[in-house]
Amino acid sequence: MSDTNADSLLARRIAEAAGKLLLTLRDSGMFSGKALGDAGDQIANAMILRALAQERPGEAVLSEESADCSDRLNCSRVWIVDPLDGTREYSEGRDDWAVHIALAIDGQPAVGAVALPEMGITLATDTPPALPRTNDPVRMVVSRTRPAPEAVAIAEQTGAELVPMGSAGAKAMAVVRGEADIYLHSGGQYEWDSCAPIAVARAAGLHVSRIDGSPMVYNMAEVWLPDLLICRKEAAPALLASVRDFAQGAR
Ligand SMILES: Nc1ncnc2c1ncn2[C@@H]1O[C@H](COP(=O)(O)O)[C@@H](OP(=O)(O)O)[C@H]1O
Ligand SMILES: [Mg+2]
Repeated sequence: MSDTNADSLLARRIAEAAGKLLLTLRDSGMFSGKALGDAGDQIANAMILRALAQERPGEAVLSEESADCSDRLNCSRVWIVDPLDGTREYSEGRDDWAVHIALAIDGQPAVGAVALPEMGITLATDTPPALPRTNDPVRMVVSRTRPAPEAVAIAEQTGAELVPMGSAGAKAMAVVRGEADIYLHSGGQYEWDSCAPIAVARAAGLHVSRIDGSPMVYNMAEVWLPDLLICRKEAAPALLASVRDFAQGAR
């Protein structure tokens, strides 16, 4: 087994365990609304940090729910974690939320696990799924609350169906699982929102990039990584051209 595969299996184990914790917390009925989301963020983060400290002592971690430390910029291996992606949806009792555990190596999204606890599944780079058939009409997943204007325009032009969904991980895994064909986001996100989903999508053989076609690069000083495109490789050139046309039209 390669070292990276051991890291993938660890990412999967931790994402699954954190997902179970989050389900238990919600089922307890102890918290609701924003208090539930806050408790979920904190409890999942604490568990994930302890697990990483135990299994990979001394390695750098960048988490949505922890203070950032610039020491990570000197590290080749950095765990990039979103303990609860789709906090809003989790606190609303919906099923579109996820746990993200990724390992960036030299800025590349090398390892990732995305747990979808309500569905009882975890997708990870140790066993990336085969690509399913495309949908007809084409389905584009977009943020429920902040759909990318580019995605809305492209759907209108091409007759694609827009599928609003919470959580970057849930949307990316919808493409990996064949429930959707395209995930196009713009306007804002951070490294933890996309690192694990991008690692899994890339391992599954999908196209992954920024919406200008440049690569997704992680463990940067500035963790703002505001846009992404995940789709079939053969669909990428036309989608990137449409995004360019949209940007030119907006000028
Ligand atoms: N414009 C924006 N600015 C900052 N973060 C954004 C954003 N749009 C989406 N996100 C983040 O990306 C994740 C998925 O969002 P969405 O469901 O809207 O697609 C959410 O992460 P969290 O739930 O971890 O905060 C959300 O906060
Ligand atoms: Mg997130």
